[in-house]
Amino acid sequence: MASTQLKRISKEEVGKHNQPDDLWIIIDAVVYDLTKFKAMHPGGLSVLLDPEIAGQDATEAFFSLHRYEVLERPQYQRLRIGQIDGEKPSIHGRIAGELSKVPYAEPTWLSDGYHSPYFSEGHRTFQKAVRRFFDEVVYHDAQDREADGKRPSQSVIDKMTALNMHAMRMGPGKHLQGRILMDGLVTPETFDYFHELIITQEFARSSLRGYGDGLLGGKVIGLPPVLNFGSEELKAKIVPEVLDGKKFICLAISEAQAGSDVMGLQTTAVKSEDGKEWIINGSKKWITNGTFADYFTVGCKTEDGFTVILVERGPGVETKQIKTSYSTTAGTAYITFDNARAPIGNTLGEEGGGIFVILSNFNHERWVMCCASARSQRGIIEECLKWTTQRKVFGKPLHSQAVIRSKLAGMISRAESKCPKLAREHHVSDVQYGCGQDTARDAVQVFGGRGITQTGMGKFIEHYHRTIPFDALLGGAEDVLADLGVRQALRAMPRDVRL
Ligand code: HEM
Repeated sequence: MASTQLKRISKEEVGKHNQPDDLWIIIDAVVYDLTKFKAMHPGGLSVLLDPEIAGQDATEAFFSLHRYEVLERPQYQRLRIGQIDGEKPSIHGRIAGELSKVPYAEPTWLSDGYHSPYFSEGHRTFQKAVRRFFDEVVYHDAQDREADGKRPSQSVIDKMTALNMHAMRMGPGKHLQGRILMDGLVTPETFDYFHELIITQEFARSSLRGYGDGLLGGKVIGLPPVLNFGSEELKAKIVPEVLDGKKFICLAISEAQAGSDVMGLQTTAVKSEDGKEWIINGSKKWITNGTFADYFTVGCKTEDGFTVILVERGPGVETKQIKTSYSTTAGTAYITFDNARAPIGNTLGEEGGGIFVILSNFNHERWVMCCASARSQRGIIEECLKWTTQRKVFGKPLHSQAVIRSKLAGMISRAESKCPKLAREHHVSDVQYGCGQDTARDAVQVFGGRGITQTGMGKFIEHYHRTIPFDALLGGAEDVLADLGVRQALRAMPRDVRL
């Protein structure tokens, strides 16, 4: 906190202002005049008039009840009237662009004393720039939009476009050609999956679940079928406007009666009499970004089986908001197609070959989800380590309790055992999500009532706990995929082995 301009005041002087009509306190060497504020204090008046608080150094009491960000709010900065003579503020919250010094808060490759052969100096420079961008541009919009439920601000989308972030979020590939990435920090030819991992993980760290999906999560899963299976003509029209944040696309597969069993979809597409258009009828449910999408990558039942078709918003396409357990920022939609039309040229892949399009698309989606899931767990560990250090129980930090340390150990071991493997092998493991759910449950226990409260100290824990089940559903339910893994392993069992 910048404090050089503040008047110097002695502790003795502060001590004289300890009455309701003249109330000062000290937090981290800064003197606050709470005389007028006390009646508006969300925590009430009496706590401020306590003889150990009024006119005293209330630093420890303050940080066991408030996040640092409370002090950063402009309305509370105005309460500062001075600084203790001979002392300096030493406590800080999140510093934009900086790595956290809290153990396990950062991926191993970014932690002091570790070296990874997989990340180069170029990746480190890139990470620094991406973090600064997310801290400065995305973090506050994420908080505000989660609160008001509106779409991510177009100004954030435009700033991401300027760095070609939307294009980079699609991973390496031809779509990057001719684009200047992150102000030239990496070339389209050298951009690799570790760069993409960095973006996904910084995104997960700075953002919130609904907002993260709202900030063009639909494009991350809806555009690959166009990139990989669309005609050159279709790509030339769609890809630039989507990657430049001017038009929005979503993936419309799941239906009220079909989820992981994609072959059970009931939306139909039949050809018009002249054979030039698809006519689409049916509905889709839980479609991320659907409420504001201009394009829909739609899974349809066709004469030959299952076909994926790009549909543009127009007559016969209606979208409405679904209320989910995260914010409406994600634009999660129920979509109806009522004789909606799309040119035959909008077919993605072969007619009847839709399952191949969808299955190949899942790979990138699950890779992104794993990167994000692993990173979010570290964010929760950081919250828990900070909380258990600053929260005092029975006169000692919360982490002096062995049961609490045991929960921390579980969270840390889950994050540590999965992340390096993920980064090393691009290993797509649905176990990630199970780990996240265990960590969410432990974190709530550590935070107590605050872990289920949407504001204040535990707000990120509450949010994580409320939204983590999504990770086990998206991209195919984790139970279905885990079972697939076991069945594949069983198929590979040698016939001649015995115990
Ligand atoms: C500059 C001084 C202070 C400011 C600006 C301030 C502001 C706030 C705010 C904004 C909240 C709502 C917390 C949230 O939901 O995010 C709050 C809650 C609270 N504050 Fe303060 N506060 C100050 C000092 C103090 C002090 C010195 C105490 C003394 C112990 C205190 C005790 C509390 C309590 C008990 C709550 C309720 C916490 C809860 O619901 O968990 N506050 N305060």
